[in-house]
This record gives sequence, C-alpha cells and structure tokens, in this order.
Amino acid sequence: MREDTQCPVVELQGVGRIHGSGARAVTALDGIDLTVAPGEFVAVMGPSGSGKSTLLNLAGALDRPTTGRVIIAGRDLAGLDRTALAEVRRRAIGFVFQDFNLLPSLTAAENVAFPLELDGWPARRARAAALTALEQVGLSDLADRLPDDMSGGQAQRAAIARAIVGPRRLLLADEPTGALDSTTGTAVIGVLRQRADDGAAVLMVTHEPRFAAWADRTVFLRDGRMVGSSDPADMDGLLTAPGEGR
Ligand SMILES: Nc1ncnc2c1ncn2[C@@H]1O[C@H](COP(=O)(O)OP(=O)(O)OP(=O)(O)O)[C@@H](O)[C@H]1O
Repeated sequence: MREDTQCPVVELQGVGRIHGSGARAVTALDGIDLTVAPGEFVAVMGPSGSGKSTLLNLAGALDRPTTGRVIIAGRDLAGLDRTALAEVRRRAIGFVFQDFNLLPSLTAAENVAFPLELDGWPARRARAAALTALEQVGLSDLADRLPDDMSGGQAQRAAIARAIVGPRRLLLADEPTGALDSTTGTAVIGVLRQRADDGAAVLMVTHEPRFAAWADRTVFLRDGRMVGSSDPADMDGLLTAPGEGR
C-alpha cells in the first residue's frame, strides 16, 4: 500500500502531439515531461491554443501521443488496446470536460451513477454514491433533473460530481469553473482540493490565478511547451499572449 501511494498516478515522458498531417499539421505539444503524484493538485495554465486541453486528453487516455510515453497508474498506454484503454478511463479517471458531456436523456443522478453502473456497481449503491457526490457539489436538490433543465453552472457541477464519484485515482478538469459564479467556483475548487487531500491526483486547466492558487503547483504552457512551473501569484505576466484579451 505504501509503495502504491508513492507511485505517480500519471506520468508524461517527452510527450509530443501533432494534430493533422502534412501542410495542416499542428504541433499542439512538444517535449512535455509531467508527473502527478497521489495527493497532488496541479494546475495547468497558458494562453488559448497553448495545448492545455491536448495535455489533459493525453493524461486522460482519450488521445495518444505522437511521441513520448503516457503512463497511468503504472501502465504505459502504448501497450494497451482500445478495450484496456477504456477500462483505465472508466476505473481510474474522472474527467470534467469543457462542454460537460452530460447524457441528455439521463437525470443528474443517473449521469453521475452511470460510470459506476458501467463498472458493475449495483444500481442502488451507484445511486447512493451519486447522491453523495451531488451533495458535495451542492446539487442535491437537482438530482432528478435533466441536463436541459439545468443552468450552465448546474450542469457543470453535475459533470464535476460525475468525475469525483467512486474510487478514481486521477481527476482531470478542463476549466471546471468556467460556467460558475465566484462563490460556486470557489466551492467546487474546494471539492477538487479535498479529493487531492484524500489521495487522488488532480490535474486542472484554469485561466484564473486565484483558482490555480489552490493547487500545489502550477505548470505553464506556451505554444505546446512547458515554459514554467511556479507560484501562480508570480505568473500574471505569462498568462496573456500578445494581443490576446484574457
Ligand atoms: N483535433 C485537432 N485538429 C487539429 N488541430 C488541433 C486539434 N485539437 C487541437 N488542435 C490545435 O492544437 C493547438 C492546441 O490546442 P488545445 O485545444 O490543446 O489548446 P488549449 O490551450 O486547450 O486552448 P483553449 O484554452 O482555447 O481551450 C491549437 O493550435 C489547436 O488549434
């Protein structure tokens, strides 16, 4: 057990990702080395187009690198077929997508319980875990509501509940506060912080230094390369690309 908790949950070694090919090839990431340990909360910042979502997709086994290695819970993804990759995603990883990806025909509680049921949990136990996760994000009252009847912020919180439910070791969040007001955003970041304190590895993309401040460290991307890793309070000058409004 002790040894297991020392092993990184996710490791990117010399990772590069080129989208497309030929004249249309875009180097989204180049030479990325990143390790996230159990209990560690890492923020990823950088201008639009710097490769943050690509990095998260690779760390979440949703994409494969063009070069380098991605290792999740000690398993090199290069050696896994589609079925094994899907199992790693289902069992080990919770993912909060920028556009939430809730299933429209399922209620909030059903959306949250769904990955557990896919994993063989009995329905009643999965629902109980889903209700606990919804309570953690302040959404208990909306457990039986459909995504179309929720505000953007409510849907985002349901997506976060789905990512934190169950015993997942890696939590990946792509701008999880984007649709939330400041108070709710802070509460949600508190939930992610708590997951890390409970032993999960958390990797979160954010544009907001005040949310990155909750992380143990922040890595900064620009043009697909890691250009810094430091206290978010010192990074304001790095956050905005020339001519960019953010
Ligand atoms: N499927 C794709 N096909 C072609 N190019 C892509 C694809 N996905 C991303 N890119 C390009 O790769 C680069 C990195 O994109 P990525 O979405 O990872 O950046 P980002 O930092 O997450 O941006 P944002 O903050 O706007 O979400 C960009 O130039 C983008 O246009």
